Amino acid sequence: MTGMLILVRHGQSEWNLKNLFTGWRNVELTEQGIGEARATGKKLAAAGIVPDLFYTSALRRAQHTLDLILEEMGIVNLTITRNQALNERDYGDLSGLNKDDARAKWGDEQVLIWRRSYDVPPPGGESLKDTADRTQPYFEAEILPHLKAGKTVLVTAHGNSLRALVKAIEGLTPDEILKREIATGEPVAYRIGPDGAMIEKVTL
Ligand SMILES: O=C(O)[C@@H](CO)OP(=O)(O)O
Repeated sequence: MTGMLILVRHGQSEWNLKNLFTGWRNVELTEQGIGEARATGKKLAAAGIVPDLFYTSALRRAQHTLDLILEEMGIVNLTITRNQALNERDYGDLSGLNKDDARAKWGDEQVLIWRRSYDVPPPGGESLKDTADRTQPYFEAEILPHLKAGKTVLVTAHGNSLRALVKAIEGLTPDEILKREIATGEPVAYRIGPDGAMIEKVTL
């Protein structure tokens, strides 16, 4: 019996649309984001997936995405675990700033370092490594034991908190994970063996 992990990034948010650094700010999904989340729910239902456990972050856009997926899947009787360990990478002082304005102010190279280096944090915020340092231990303690026991687990979270998980599951280097873009509402699924190792990536 193998476990199955399904990771879903929240649908497009108001600040994804406005091109603002978001991080831990609580912003809502756009109409497009709501549609993306519903489409994910339909896709999971069509694939015959029936999750046993549900995890999300402490941020509204990931929680709302999960609610919409569940609505489309017709799942009503469940327990949802919310934990801020799954929150987006904290963008610190950049939160709420426009990404183009930030490039005009600090230069393309500096902004790219803040956005896509592994261990250089933006001012007052977290690097991807800092994010992984809270996300991976949470995953190993709270989610992985269920996967080892053969359960199906659905997680809705964020671009960078999911990058941290994908890095651990696929055993990627910092360079490899930084090149990986996780699209809004696009499920990423894995089969996990009883030893906790990935058996295969599943296309849904
Ligand atoms: O603004 C954010 O919080 C993240 C995710 O949308 O942006 P980035 O693409 O810079 O990681």
